[in-house]
Parts: sequence; C-alpha cells; structure tokens
Amino acid sequence: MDGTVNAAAVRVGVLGAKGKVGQAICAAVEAAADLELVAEVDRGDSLEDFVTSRAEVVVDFTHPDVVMGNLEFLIDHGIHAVVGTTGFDEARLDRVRDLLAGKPEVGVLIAPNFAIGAVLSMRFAQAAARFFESVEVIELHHPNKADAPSGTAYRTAELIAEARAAAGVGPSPDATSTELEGARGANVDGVRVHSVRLAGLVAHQEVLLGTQGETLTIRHDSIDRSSFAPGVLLGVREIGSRPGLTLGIDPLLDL
Ligand SMILES: NC(=O)C1=CN([C@@H]2O[C@H](COP(=O)(O)OP(=O)(O)OC[C@H]3O[C@@H](n4cnc5c(N)ncnc54)[C@H](OP(=O)(O)O)[C@@H]3O)[C@@H](O)[C@H]2O)C=CC1
Ligand SMILES: O=C(O)C1=N[C@H](C(=O)O)C[C@H](O)C1
Repeated sequence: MDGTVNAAAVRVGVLGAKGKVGQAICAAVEAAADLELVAEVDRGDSLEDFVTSRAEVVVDFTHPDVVMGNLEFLIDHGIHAVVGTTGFDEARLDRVRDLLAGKPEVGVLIAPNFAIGAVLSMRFAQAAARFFESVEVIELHHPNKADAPSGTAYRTAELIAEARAAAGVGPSPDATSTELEGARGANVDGVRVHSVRLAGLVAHQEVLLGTQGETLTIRHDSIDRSSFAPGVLLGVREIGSRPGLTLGIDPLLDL
C-alpha cells in the first residue's frame, strides 16, 4: 500500500494480517511488483474491507475456529482464497466444495504447508513409506500453536498410510502392552504422530522410518516464517486461473 500503481497487479487482501505468518505475507506481497496489498484484516476488523478494497484474492492465516466463516464470506463474494490456516478435515473440505458449487468461478487453495522443503519432505516420506517396517512422525513447533498435531503432520501421516496400504504393508510393529496415556502419540490412520511444543522453535518435522539394520530420517525445518511466503505468492498468482478446490501447492509446482 505504498501508493505505486500497477494496473495489472493482482489485488490481494490478507486475513490474520497482524499474526505471525500474516505479517510475513503482507511484507512479501508489498515487495512483489505484480501484487498489490489492498486490505489487511485482523480480529475486530470487518470482512467487508475486502469488498470495498476490491480484493481479488485473500490470503487466510487466522485460526481453525474462524476460517470456515471467512471462506463462506469470500466465496459468497466471488473472492478467490489462498488458505494456510489449519484444521481442515474431510467434513470441512466437503463444506468448501459445497460452497464452491454455488460459485464455480471461484478458486480456493488450501495447503497444510506452503514451504517448498516441507512439501518435498512429505513427498519423500510418501515415497519411502512402503520400504520400511516402521514409521513414526514427530512434529516440533513454537508453544503458541493452537492445534496438535500440526496440519502438516496429519497430512504426512495420511499420505504415508495411503502408500503403505496401497503396497500391502502391514502396521508398524509395536509390542506396547502398558502405557501412560499419550506416551505413544496420536494415531493417525495407524501412523503414530508426536507433537513437541518448545520455546525457540518455529516449525519442524521428522519422519522416522526403520527396517532391518537401518533407519531413515526425513527432516524439514522452517527456521523463519518467510519460508511460507514464496508458496503463498505462487498460490496468489495462480488461484484466479484454477477455479474450484485445490489441495496443497503440489499441482502448482508440477509435482
Ligand atoms: N499452511 C502453512 O504453510 C502454515 C499454516 N499456519 C497456520 O496458520 C494459522 C495462523 O498461524 P500464526 O500466524 O502462527 O497464528 P497467529 O495467532 O500468530 O496469527 C493469527 C492472526 O489471526 C487473527 N485472528 C483471529 N481470529 C480472527 C478473525 N476472526 N478475523 C481476523 N483475524 C483473526 C489473530 O488475532 P488474535 O491474536 O487477536 O487472536 C492473529 O493476529 C494457524 O492455523 C497455523 O497452523 C502457520 C504457518 C504456516
Ligand atoms: O502453526 C504453525 O506454525 C504451522 N502450522 C502449519 C501446520 O500446522 O502444519 C504449518 C507449519 O507447520 C507451521
């Protein structure tokens, strides 16, 4: 919002603009010559700001409790959405599909992780999953994170489980017969997912795979929230030509 006018620039709004990721996205949009930051909305502001500012695409990094209402508003007003906020299960995705059915020209991109390394690490884990007897996921985040496990870990576990099922690989061996509740983590489609919350961290994940005489660790670290910006900007540039629901940035990267 520096007053420079580029008539061809995509008009971008940010929801959760004062949040940790929202601030990084606002800075990245402002630095991009082909994008114009036209609205910054946070708690207490009105979603109508996106209408009055004629935003074409809105980026949402808010909270799982409010993101569905935001999407309802944006789709209803014909505004494309790029969503990083977590908390999307199948029921929520179906609801978004229903909303889009009434506005077929609108595009919504929902991605559990916009960092290129995280996207690749999920792919690597998916590819490796069928070759190892055992697999567990450990995600490590800053202590202000609202949800556990992370959306990325949840999706990683789903992809691993799908790959193992398709290859006919059985469950990871585990002889545990007594345990303190929670000691073995959450069970996502048969894959154990462990959540660490630690001051000083940003967003990190390890996929541990093990089989006879060897282990493989696939680790990704977002050491700064700017890691999410290139993927988000790619989504902002592309979503106008991708009506309907797009899940993950993989198709935008030709993965
Ligand atoms: N897909 C991805 O690549 C990534 C996804 N995320 C996800 O993004 C989300 C946000 O993360 P993060 O930035 O760390 O969280 P923050 O809490 O730092 O930021 C969220 C912001 O949204 C604001 N907010 C809350 N409710 C509303 C509302 N109804 N309308 C407008 N603004 C609102 C918050 O205000 P207040 O502080 O007053 O509550 C806050 O400023 C999380 O779900 C997180 O998991 C995070 C990183 C990467
Ligand atoms: O809350 C965060 O910080 C992050 N949330 C996303 C998730 O839940 O996977 C993406 C990344 O891990 C950072």
